[in-house]
Amino acid sequence: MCGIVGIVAKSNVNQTIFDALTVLQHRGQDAAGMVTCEGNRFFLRKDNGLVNEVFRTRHMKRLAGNVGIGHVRYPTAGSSSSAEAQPFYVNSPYGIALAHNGNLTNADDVAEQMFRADLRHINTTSDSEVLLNVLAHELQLQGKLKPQAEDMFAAVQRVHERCKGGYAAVALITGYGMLAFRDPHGIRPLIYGKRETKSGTEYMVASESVALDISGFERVRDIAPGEAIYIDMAGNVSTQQCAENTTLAPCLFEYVYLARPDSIIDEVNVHISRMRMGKKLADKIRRERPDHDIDVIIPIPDTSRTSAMEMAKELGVTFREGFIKNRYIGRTFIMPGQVQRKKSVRRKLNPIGMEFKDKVVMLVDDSIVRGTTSSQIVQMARDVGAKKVYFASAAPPVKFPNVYGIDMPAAEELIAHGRTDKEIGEEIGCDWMIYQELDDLKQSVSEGNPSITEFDTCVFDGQYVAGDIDEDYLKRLKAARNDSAKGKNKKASSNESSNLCSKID
Ligand SMILES: O=P(O)(O)OC[C@H]1O[C@H](OP(=O)(O)OP(=O)(O)O)[C@H](O)[C@@H]1O
Ligand SMILES: NC(=O)CC[C@H](N)C(=O)O
Ligand SMILES: [Mg+2]
Repeated sequence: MCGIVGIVAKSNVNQTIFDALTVLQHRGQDAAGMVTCEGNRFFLRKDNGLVNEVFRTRHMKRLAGNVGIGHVRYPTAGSSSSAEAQPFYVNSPYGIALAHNGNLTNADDVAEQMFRADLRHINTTSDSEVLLNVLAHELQLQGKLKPQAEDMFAAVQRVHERCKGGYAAVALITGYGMLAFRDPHGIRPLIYGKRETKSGTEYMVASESVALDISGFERVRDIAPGEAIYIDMAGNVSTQQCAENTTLAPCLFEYVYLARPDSIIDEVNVHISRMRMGKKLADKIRRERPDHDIDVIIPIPDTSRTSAMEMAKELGVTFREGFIKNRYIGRTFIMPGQVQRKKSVRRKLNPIGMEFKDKVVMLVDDSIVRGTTSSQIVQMARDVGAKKVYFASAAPPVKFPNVYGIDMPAAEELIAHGRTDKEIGEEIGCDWMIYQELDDLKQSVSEGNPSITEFDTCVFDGQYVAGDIDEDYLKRLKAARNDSAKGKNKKASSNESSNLCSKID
């Protein structure tokens, strides 16, 4: 769940891309990058780090041009080295840079085909470099010196035929324009908007609407599954459906955790969907324990706040902030290694003792994945004197790997895998464990847009919407990306000459 943005404007775009990336930072904290285009020249800056660490004044000054794309990375393939930061670049045809959110599930096979049949070299282990090369190869086959919108769309159609998995991508074609597209199931989000200026209309595509909001772009609409949008350098917009048999099946976990609450994704207001999650969880508590003895409901900041507040309101129980979050520590779930994640929870959250002392507390989190947060939080609540500690999750148990752009590669690393709700409660050490029902979660979202009838629910039920996953794939994914394998990848790739194509350092 990286964050992507692309802008075709009438004046320099570097600052607007920077601003957009800062509000998409919650989608990736590992690396950031930007490519701008002026005339026939690309300017690139990318590296590991947060947005404000990667782009210093000297870089910003050199990122010239009215057109550009940006990326914040949370790795789901390859390594987390700076060589795999995005955007990626190929010089032929035209010069193309691409930023990608999602994960290709057939990247290895496509990379092999690229090498054998298309005679293209993939220099990293990133699936995004594969995606870029497929697009480049298919554009090359169109054989045009001056490609038009229809050539872009024909190439995207081939991308859909060759690539499997989840992907929302934005590409910059030197001297010609910006192309963005979304996979045929619309698993990862992509939206576009426009802004009127004295010099004409400017366009932005982004992972989340919040990126449009903060720079004064008005939301036009989401890019449909399988659809592509092409905006040329002069600002002419064309869109086309480039895939057959498309279905809108957005990732349910975007609404649970990934997205910012102030975003609207596929016409669903994320904040309101989280309020509905809280309400439905309260209904379940009332059904299971009508005479519950909860004294206080306490959220685990940040993401669960919305649903916890609504749950408390619905149950008529006091809501209190009992954990103070250190605002200088990022999201723990998207940190790359378990050791770092574990350490960060304690540094990030500290309890206010009086809110717990001698009380029956119901702690609420949006989701429990590895159980890193919940186990430590329950202990903290006990340490400061809670009489009983209950735990509610606004999402159902996360039991299966994700293959479409969330780094949950190994079922065994998930605390709910192979355990009943009661056993999970015992594992995290709480007195009562209560989970949202999957149907209630789906409804919490689809009530915001009844035309969504399908979701990517793979982490909850092991159903992979793109129909592309078998046991063998999951076995290989686990071997390549479990926690200990990741440490080895990082070491190996830090020996590569990194940032091969960075033109700015
Ligand atoms: O079971 P785990 O493996 O610990 O993962 C789940 C936790 O991680 C996330 O919080 P995170 O700190 O990433 O972000 P937040 O501040 O947005 O809640 C999520 O909100 C849960 O609290
Ligand atoms: N989280 C994502 O969207 C990751 C994009 C891509 N698979 C990468 O690892 O860079
Ligand atoms: Mg959290």
